[in-house]
Amino acid sequence: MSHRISLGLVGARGHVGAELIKLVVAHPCFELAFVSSRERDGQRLADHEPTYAGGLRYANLDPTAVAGQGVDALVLALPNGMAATFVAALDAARADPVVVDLSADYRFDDGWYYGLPELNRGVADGARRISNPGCYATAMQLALAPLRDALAGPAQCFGVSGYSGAGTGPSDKNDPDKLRDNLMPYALVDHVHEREVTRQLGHVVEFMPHVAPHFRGITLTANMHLERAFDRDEVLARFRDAYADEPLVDVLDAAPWVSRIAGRHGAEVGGFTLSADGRRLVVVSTLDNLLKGAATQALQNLNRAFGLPETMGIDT
Ligand SMILES: NC(=O)C1=CN([C@@H]2O[C@H](COP(=O)(O)OP(=O)(O)OC[C@H]3O[C@@H](n4cnc5c(N)ncnc54)[C@H](OP(=O)(O)O)[C@@H]3O)[C@@H](O)[C@H]2O)C=CC1
Ligand SMILES: CC(=O)N[C@@H](CCC(=O)OP(=O)(O)O)C(=O)O
Repeated sequence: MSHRISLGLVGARGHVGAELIKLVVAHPCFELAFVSSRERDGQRLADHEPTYAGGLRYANLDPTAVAGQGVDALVLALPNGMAATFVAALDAARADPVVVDLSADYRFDDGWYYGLPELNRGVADGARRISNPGCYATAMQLALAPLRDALAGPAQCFGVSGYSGAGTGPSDKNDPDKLRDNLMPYALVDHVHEREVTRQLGHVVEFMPHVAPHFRGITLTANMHLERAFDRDEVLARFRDAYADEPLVDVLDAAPWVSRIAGRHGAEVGGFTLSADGRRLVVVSTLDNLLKGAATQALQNLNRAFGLPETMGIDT
C-alpha cells in the first residue's frame, strides 16, 4: 500500500484505547491521525506512550469535529451508550470512514458486522461499520462454538475478569481496596454479554460474571449439556478442527491459566472434561480482555476491512 491509512481514536485515554495506540504505532500500514480525550486535551501522546515518537497531542474532539477529520478509519473506544452521537455526526457530514465500535452499542444491530473473525470471517466482507465483540463474549463463543450443534438446553458460563475489564471510571469493580483478597460477583443474570452470545450462537447461554484482583485476563469456564454422549477424543478433535488454521486460538489439552495469557494476543481453550455418561462437558477458555477481548480483535477487523492480512501488526 503506497499511503498510510489514517486512523482516529476516540476514547484514547482508556485501557482499550491505550492498547490500540501501541498496536497502531507499531503497525506498518496505519498511522494515528488524532487521539481524542477530554481529560488529556493538549497533552503530548509521547508523554503517555513511550513507543510513540511523533508530535501528536491528545485533543478533546466532539462528534462534529471527529466527523470533520477525514480519516480513513475511526475507532470508538468509549463507554457504552456514546457511539450513536458519533455515528450520527459522520452521517450528517457524509463521512464514511471504516468505523470500529468497541462498545456494546451496535452488537445487536444487523446493519453492523459483528467482528469475531474466527467465527464470522467472510460473513460481511467489505463492511465499513464493525461492532467489536465483548471480552467475555469472545471467550464464551470460542469455548462453545465447536459444539454449538450438539448442545442440549442452556449452556452455563462462569467468568472471572481482571479489573481492567471495568474500565477507568471509578467503581467497586476496579477499586483495589474492595478487590483485595476478594472475588466480586455482579450482573448475575442478563449481563449484556449473555444476551450477545445467546444471539450470536442462536442458543441460550447463562452467564455469571465476577471480577478479581488481577489487572488483565479472563477465565471463562463453560458447562455444556450435550444431546448425545461424546468421548474426549471426539471433543478434542472438534476443537482442534475448528481452530486448526487460527493463529490466535490455541487448543490445549489441560485447562489454560489466565496468568499465562495476560499481555498475549490470542486465546487459549482447553481442559475438556466430560462426565462419566459423556453428556456433560466443561471447557475453559482464557484471553486478555484488553487484547483478544478488545484491541487485538479490533485490529484484526481493521486489517480485514482494508484488505490487509488479518494478523498484520499482531505478534502471533
Ligand atoms: N476494558 C475492557 O476489557 C474492554 C472494554 N470494552 C469496551 O471498550 C470501551 C472502552 O473501554 P475501556 O477502555 O475499558 O474504558 P475506559 O473507562 O478505560 O476509557 C473510556 C474512554 O472514554 C473516554 N470517555 C469517557 N466518557 C466520555 C464522554 N462522556 N465523552 C467522551 N469521551 C469519554 C475516556 O477519556 P476522557 O475521559 O479523557 O475523555 C476514556 O478515554 C467500552 O465500551 C468497553 O465496554 C470492550 C472489551 C473489553
Ligand atoms: C469486569 C468488568 O466490569 N467487565 C465489563 C466487560 C467489559 C466489556 O467487554 O464490555 P462491553 O460489553 O461493555 O464492551 C463488564 O462486565 O461490563
